[in-house]
Amino acid sequence: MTNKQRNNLDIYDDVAADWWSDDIRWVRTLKNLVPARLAWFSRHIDWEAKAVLDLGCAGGFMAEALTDKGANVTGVDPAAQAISVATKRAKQMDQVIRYDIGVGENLPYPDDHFDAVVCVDVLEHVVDLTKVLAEVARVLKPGGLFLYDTINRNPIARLATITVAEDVLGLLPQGTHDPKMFIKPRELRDALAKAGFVSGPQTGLGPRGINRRGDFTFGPLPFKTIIYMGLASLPEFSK
Ligand SMILES: C[S@@+](CC[C@H](N)C(=O)[O-])C[C@H]1O[C@@H](n2cnc3c(N)ncnc32)[C@H](O)[C@@H]1O
Repeated sequence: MTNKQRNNLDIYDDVAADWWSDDIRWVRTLKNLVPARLAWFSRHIDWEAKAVLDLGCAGGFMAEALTDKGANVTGVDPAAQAISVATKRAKQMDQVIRYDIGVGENLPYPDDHFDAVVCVDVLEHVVDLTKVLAEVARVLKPGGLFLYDTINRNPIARLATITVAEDVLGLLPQGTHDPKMFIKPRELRDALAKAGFVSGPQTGLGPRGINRRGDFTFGPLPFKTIIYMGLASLPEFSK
């Protein structure tokens, strides 16, 4: 599958019906990234009974995993078909997850609503990062936590995620990423500070092994050259 216009978000709707089927390798890759992210995020937050927004949730991989950890999860994504599939899946699995269609730049939630916002593999796709971070700060309660991962911007990240993953190995549909939208860790920390956050640790994330199906499994890495994850918090008395 190719994505003729770079960063065209229709690809998520196009594969929505197969999101949970395990038939599409790049969708399985997103699923395989969940345990490593969740393990690292969970070092910094106890999810039990927390109100958590999964921003850019697509078909709900992270939302479901967060629910299994005891969080009260809401998922939001502009891809309507993906949200429809996520909603059906939650019903099938007897999970209480609220899913909404919406964009990060204009979140359909009141101020001070969530304890945490999780945003994985999304920031490098959004049209207006500054607006998204302002919206995340708005919907978080004072002291709330923002947990993210995204892709670094440099020649090695471009080579790994576009030349190798998209063009050579076909691990991602061609055109999934626009390398200009990748974000350097320092830029993200600066943008978070402008939105009122105090940045916490960041760490690398990448392949650590291969499973029986021949897909990559993932874990934290000591370098942030390609994918990195991190967290930031709002001060307790910020609002
Ligand atoms: C690579 S997928 C990641 C999906 C999911 N977070 C996961 O890891 O399984 C990127 C997602 O970001 C969503 N997205 C893109 N732009 C967005 C925006 N401005 N606001 C919210 N979500 C957005 C897309 O619709 C898509 O579902």
